[in-house]
Amino acid sequence: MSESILDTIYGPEDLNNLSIIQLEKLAGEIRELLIHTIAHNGGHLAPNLGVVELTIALHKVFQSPKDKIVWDVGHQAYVHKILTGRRQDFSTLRQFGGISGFPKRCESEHDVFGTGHASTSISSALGIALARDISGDKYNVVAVIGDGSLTGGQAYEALNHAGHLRTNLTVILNDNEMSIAKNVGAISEYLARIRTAPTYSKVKHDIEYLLRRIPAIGDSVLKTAERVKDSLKYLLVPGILFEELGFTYVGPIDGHNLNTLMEVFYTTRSVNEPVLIHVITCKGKGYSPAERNADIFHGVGPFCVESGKVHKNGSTPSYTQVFGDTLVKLAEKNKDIIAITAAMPEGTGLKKFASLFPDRLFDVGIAEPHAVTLAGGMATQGKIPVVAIYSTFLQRAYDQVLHDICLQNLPVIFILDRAGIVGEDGATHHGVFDYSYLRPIPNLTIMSPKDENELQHMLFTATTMSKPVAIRYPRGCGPGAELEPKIQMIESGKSELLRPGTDAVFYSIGAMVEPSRAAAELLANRGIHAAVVNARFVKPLDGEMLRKLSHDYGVIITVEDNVLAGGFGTAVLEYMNTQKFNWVKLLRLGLPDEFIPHGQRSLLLEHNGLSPERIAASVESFVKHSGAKG
Ligand SMILES: Cc1ncc(C[n+]2csc(CCOP(=O)(O)OP(=O)(O)O)c2C)c(N)n1
Ligand SMILES: CC(=O)[C@@H](O)[C@H](O)COP(=O)(O)O
Ligand SMILES: [Mg+2]
Repeated sequence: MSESILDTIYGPEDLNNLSIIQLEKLAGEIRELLIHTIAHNGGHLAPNLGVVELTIALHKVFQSPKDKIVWDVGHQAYVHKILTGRRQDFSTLRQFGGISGFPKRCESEHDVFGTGHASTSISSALGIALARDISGDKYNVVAVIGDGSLTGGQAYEALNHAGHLRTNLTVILNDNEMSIAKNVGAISEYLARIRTAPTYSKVKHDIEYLLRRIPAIGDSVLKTAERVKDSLKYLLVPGILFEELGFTYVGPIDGHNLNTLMEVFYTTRSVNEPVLIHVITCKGKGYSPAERNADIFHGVGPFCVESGKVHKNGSTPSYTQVFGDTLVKLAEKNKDIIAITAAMPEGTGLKKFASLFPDRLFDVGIAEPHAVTLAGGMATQGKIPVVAIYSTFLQRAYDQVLHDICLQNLPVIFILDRAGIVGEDGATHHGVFDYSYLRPIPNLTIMSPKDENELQHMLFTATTMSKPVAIRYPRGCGPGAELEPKIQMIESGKSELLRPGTDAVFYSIGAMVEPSRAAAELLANRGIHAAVVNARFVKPLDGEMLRKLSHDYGVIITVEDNVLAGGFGTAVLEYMNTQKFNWVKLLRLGLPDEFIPHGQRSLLLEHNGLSPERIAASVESFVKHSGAKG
């Protein structure tokens, strides 16, 4: 059997002597590695299968790390990692201690900018290019951005700025017609029109063919013909939007044709002006289940390679599913309920809502700031907008939440899915800051359910409050609570006692209530009897309950899957201070002041002291050392 070419690749320089035939063989081997590794580890299979040739051509023509390549979002950078010295570690993809699923500067000199949130690549690439120019250095800078990420506003801020400057910057638009789902918006429709235009190389070929047939009667005709070609090119150039923004548009070109890709990259890399190369690719290329279902295989869990079947993890409905089902029930009765997503209808559980209420679901593309202010506009007209955005991605719309919604006290409901520790997506995706970034905002109520059943009650309550409300819950399943058939109101700002005790009390929030309850069971076996209270609200705090707990127990433990800085425990600390309850011994358990890496969620929780065993150990030590018990 011929030796694997992939086994000879330790860095991009190992591509230099490979022929087109060998590069094409290499592409096949990389696809095999992607499919089998992601079938085991999970990950972003379809996006990476779509950029195999593009990435090979990039590293064949541009000399990374001297030349800089920035990947937008970076979920499609696995091939880049395989070609830049991480082939041997690729089996550790997204595993604790293994390589990240996104570019990370600390992981490799080839990862010039850390990404994970969309639409930032042109900004950072331009920054690198301008720094280069200021230093008088010479190297190429390339940003690779997808059609979905091009629906994000920051991309236009950067295009606008770059187009104004005459500097060497290459933007590669990786257009596979897909975000996570089918792409939305006018930009996507524009790109669709371009995709059907004759490819640049065909038009160029046709014009040159015509020019060659004109009898050679002196330069004047050829010069005229060249001018015609240029003006014709201008007219035919489908990328007029980008040309008007100051970019030289090249494309559309076949993103799976290595020859074309390398020819265009060699031609454009020495141009000292911003160039946008429009590359057409197929998301999931080379693995038919992913080609057929690029949305399912966008970010996929472990699956069977032969059948393409994704391994299911149980029948317990996830928090996301309970949210989606509950919202449908509420929307059936309340016509004012509107749902808004930022390109994540599937991930936020809104597919069913979209199918039943197509006129009341708005997918704005990867445009979280716009999503929030759009909701504000709707709310001024009596609608009840429910904006479902992952906790980490809502960070992008902070001013909109504060200034456009809460300052005006508009009745918008924020659903922060993927809150807390998310898992294998790692530091760019953990939703561990939202208690801290939302708590300072006046007028905002912040709730977090202890289980799926309480989520449905909280969602219903939020639709009746006529004010800004945020509800946050983690990725995946909760404790698996029975869903009560009758959805009830929850009294605003009120917590609930779940378990009596004598020596201490847990005052815990959201997904940390169940682990606290389990920790209380462990402590009981060690002679420490801890009560458990489900706080329910981060804001407003339940002052009446806290006064009672302070007098009845004196030892309070808060537990949250949020950073301690400015989080839920800090809210309780501030309360104790304001009330001058100086006798209270308060232990705050939560996440440290550092970025949590990627890994299995349960492992990361344990690693950060938030598993029942670790919680129990911390409380046992605290109770003993604080003299609260024997
Ligand atoms: C600010 C932000 N919002 C949402 C996401 C979630 N997300 C990750 S990839 C993606 C779709 C990107 O589409 P595209 O740029 O076309 O890349 P493709 O997967 O098609 O290669 C989305 C919405 C994100 N990473 N960042
Ligand atoms: C790359 C990206 O940001 C999304 O694909 C994200 O990884 C989706 O996360 P979930 O798998 O939790 O929906
Ligand atoms: Mg895409």
